[in-house]
Amino acid sequence: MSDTALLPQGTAPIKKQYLLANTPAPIPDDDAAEGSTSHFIGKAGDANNVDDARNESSGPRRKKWSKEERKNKRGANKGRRFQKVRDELELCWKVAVGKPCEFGSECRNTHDIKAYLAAKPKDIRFPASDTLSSSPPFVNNSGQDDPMSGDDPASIDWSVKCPVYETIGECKHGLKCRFLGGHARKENGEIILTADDTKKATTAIAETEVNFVGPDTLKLIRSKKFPHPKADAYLKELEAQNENGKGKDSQTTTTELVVIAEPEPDAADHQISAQTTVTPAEKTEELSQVDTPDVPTRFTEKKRLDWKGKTYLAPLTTVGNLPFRRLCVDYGADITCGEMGLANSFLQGSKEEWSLVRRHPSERIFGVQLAGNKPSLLVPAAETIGTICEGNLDFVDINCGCPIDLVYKQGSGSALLDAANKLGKIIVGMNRALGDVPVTVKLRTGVKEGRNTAHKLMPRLGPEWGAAALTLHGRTRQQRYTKLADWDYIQQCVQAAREREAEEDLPPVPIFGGGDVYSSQDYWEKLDSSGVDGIMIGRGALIKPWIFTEIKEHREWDISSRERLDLLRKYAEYGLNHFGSDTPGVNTTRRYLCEAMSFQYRYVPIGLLEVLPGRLNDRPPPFQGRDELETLLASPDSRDWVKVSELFLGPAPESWTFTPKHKSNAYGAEESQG
Ligand SMILES: Cc1cc2nc3c(=O)[nH]c(=O)nc-3n(C[C@H](O)[C@H](O)[C@H](O)COP(=O)(O)O)c2cc1C
Repeated sequence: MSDTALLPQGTAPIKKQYLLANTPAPIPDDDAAEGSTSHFIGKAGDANNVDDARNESSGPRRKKWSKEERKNKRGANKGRRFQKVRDELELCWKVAVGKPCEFGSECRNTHDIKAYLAAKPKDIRFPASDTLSSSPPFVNNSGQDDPMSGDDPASIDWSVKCPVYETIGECKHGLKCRFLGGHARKENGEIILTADDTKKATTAIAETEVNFVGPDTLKLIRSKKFPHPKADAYLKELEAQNENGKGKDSQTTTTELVVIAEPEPDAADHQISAQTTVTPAEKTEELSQVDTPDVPTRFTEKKRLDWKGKTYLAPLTTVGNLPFRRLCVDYGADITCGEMGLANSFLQGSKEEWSLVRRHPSERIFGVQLAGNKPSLLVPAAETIGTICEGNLDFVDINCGCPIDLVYKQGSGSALLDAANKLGKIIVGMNRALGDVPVTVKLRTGVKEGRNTAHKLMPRLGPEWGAAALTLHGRTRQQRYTKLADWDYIQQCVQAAREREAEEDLPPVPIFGGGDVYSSQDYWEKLDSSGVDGIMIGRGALIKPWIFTEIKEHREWDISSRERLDLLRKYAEYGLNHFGSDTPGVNTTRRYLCEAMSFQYRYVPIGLLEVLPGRLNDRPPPFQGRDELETLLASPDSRDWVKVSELFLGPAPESWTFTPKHKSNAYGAEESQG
């Protein structure tokens, strides 16, 4: 009998030679990197509470937690605060890029370049892939010593390369860039910024993020002046129908009115608006809150989603940010979806919410996910997103799975599973508002444990309301991550949806399942046995972003520690390109890199396992890796994650703190997620 056979069930079967027998597991110290004044930012009930991370740029706001709020934060680390790290001396950004500043001497930031560069910390060396190694110090930077070191100003290292400049041929942070030596030269005592025009021209399309929402647009949205005529017309239609006395008992079945792929004349909307008197906003609100009867469905010409055989990276709040999605695309993810955004916050013009629609051009099939509790929020939010992101949006997903109390109690997320008629109106309205952009739905199996309901809801979503794709996470809201996803039930739901489509002679919509998939073998077995068109991958991708390669190549990849370090290097590079290469950008990148490592350290290298494939929920006993780097990358200590970040991003400033989103020692502490 092997040693591991004696270990309790659910223990990862690590080969004897790697086990640190009788050595207690290191106690994860998630507070190590946290400053003494950590407090949660954001108001209770505030939409942005869902992801405090997005408030990074806001000032600290202290608040007392009610008992209920404390419960809601269970499993997550309380007291997370991420303040923007700034330069000691702030240089005016216009001066930083060589432009005149209209405020002149009145500008609140310095224009004294010499003083700024004298106070600035030394440039950071971003390591090239071929300088990484699996033994300490893990990056070999020798031979790159700055020939002019000691030169004036001492902060510039002329031998560094700026990861942003190297990608796009220019760096918009100019003198503020922490890799300044990569795009500057000294001429007659002056620092001159350089640009690579050829690179700029060749990378313009492949590297420029899209769906950037500027301050003028946000202002329009905030002042309620951004038009959403289709949503307005639809909401009036709902209201008129309600006034016509159709109550809950006189529901209109919509099936006979379904016309798939028949273009809806725009005139119809105008007609409706002309005929109906203006509705007071309050009234619409009131109407849309009740689970009112169905309205006739008229589908616009929609793009059909051909997702069969494609890999799908799940939407992941905070950790599923744009640099992470890019990384997963590199490893083979075909479909990506932004982090859950709240319809309400979109309509309030929240900068943080609108940052969630950003897309990198490498994301081939990209969607935005919305959460909300009524048509009067979700439909105008969808139309606004559709208008702003026109041409750069492949689908909009409705979140019907988020379990957190703050969302659920407002009737959003998984609460919509129990409000079928309202959900129907939301889907129909969003479909109209979005024109040819398809609407998809992500759901859980039900709300209460032991009371699955998705098999009743799923057959209605496509045929009755026009959902273009469905993803089913095989757990109830109550179940969360404590038990395995129910793949037998996923199969039942697929069958129920397919039967309805067959009865009505409708083409099948893509159905994706999700839950616990962690290896290529598991992926293909579950795909075959459940009948889904594909599987959405969440934690599997967070712990091992290369899972998409494994799936596509039908193999389990014993990835080396050096390759994993290179993956983190790539993530840092993408982070700097997205968040910026100035001091705040570097430290935001560092923060998200640590956030990513708070999942990636959980990977147990498969070369260390006695039995393959590895399983997501298996807990490893303390082990050592095959080399020092492998051991380091398995460390649950957040101070080690910061150390790894320093290989790419230089020393973390003293003022910089980090507390992971989830308690790192709490496997299955993802309860507070969707
Ligand atoms: C950290 C984290 C963040 C998540 N954020 C979201 C989200 O924003 N929207 C959503 O629909 N689901 C979210 N989920 C749920 C996942 O999309 C997925 O459905 C779930 O993790 C089950 O898949 P898995 O077992 O492969 O992880 C999140 C899950 C985790 C662990």
